[in-house]
Amino acid sequence: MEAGVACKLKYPSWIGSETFGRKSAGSLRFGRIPKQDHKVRVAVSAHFPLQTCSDRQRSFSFEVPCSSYNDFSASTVETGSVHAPYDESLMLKNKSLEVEPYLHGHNIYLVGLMGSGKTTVGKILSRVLSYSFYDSDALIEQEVDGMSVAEIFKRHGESFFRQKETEILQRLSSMKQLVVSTGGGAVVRDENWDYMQQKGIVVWLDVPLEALAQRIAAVGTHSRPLLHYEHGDPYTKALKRLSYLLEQRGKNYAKANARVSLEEIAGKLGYGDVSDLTPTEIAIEALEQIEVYLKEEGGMAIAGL
Ligand SMILES: Nc1ncnc2c1ncn2[C@@H]1O[C@H](COP(=O)(O)OP(=O)(O)O)[C@@H](O)[C@H]1O
Ligand SMILES: O=C(O)C1=C[C@@H](OP(=O)(O)O)[C@@H](O)[C@H](O)C1
Repeated sequence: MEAGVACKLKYPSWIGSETFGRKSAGSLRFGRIPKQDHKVRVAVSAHFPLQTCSDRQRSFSFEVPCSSYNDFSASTVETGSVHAPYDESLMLKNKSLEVEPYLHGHNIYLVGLMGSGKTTVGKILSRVLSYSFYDSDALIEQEVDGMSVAEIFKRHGESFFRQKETEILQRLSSMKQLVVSTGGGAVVRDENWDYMQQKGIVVWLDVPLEALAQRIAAVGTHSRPLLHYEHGDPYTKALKRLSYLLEQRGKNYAKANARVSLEEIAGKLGYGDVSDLTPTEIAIEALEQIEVYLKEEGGMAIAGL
């Protein structure tokens, strides 16, 4: 007796319709293995090239629910797990090669609250793009005789620090091919935006407050003077102050040309927690968002067209 078999492949949401729809990214092959014991087996093989599939999935599993008709009752289907070869450094390199020609040497400025990873992710981006890396806080420290940011705040006050920050951004804006990690408060002054966007792209690292507070608590609050006003353990201090700062600065961060949301990346990759994301995965997403910006509104301006 012949049985017709209807199979539906369920794949995780991160593959998305792009992979299976418009872009011809991967292939699925269905094969019917001759029936044994009144069962029809369907073999499914999947092949997704690394660059076009989810890009950076460590592994994925798929389910193949099959239903049969005629005389057969619905059969079970195996759920398998495919461990795809995964090399995040290669993904990063490939993405940087794609984006680099559209950048025309423009600087990349990373903005975001304290601890959002501007320095960590910035160094990765600068290495892969062969751009120079600058940390604006470190440049201010150098300029003020090696005094730490915390000491500068204590001895000279915040407005002195902000003025130095603006001067540094002004100087960097005349250079090319830089990745700059800005201080968390750099977005507040309008003139800083003028310098950053003069020949640059501003990228906001949007990290949930709880994750930020965890990161800061792990290293302590001593180097971040704005957290010294709060009371409690380092996590509580950081969470309270960062919530306040986000309320004050949220609109400024949102002016960035590209936003990298850790919650969105984690969702795309099927991770339960943003702390599972590696800095390289975040850097890849930053390049993706820069690419979207450059291919849409920003590209023409940057190319000088
Ligand atoms: N993706 C990440 N996952 C976990 N910890 C991170 C991540 N990115 C940065 N960190 C850690 O968080 C802290 C702050 O990172 P940093 O890059 O200095 O942030 P920022 O320059 O925005 O203040 C550092 O201790 C760093 O190691
Ligand atoms: O948010 C802020 O106003 C600040 C953030 C700090 O930089 P990071 O974001 O690198 O910690 C540093 O510039 C200074 O402590 C003030």
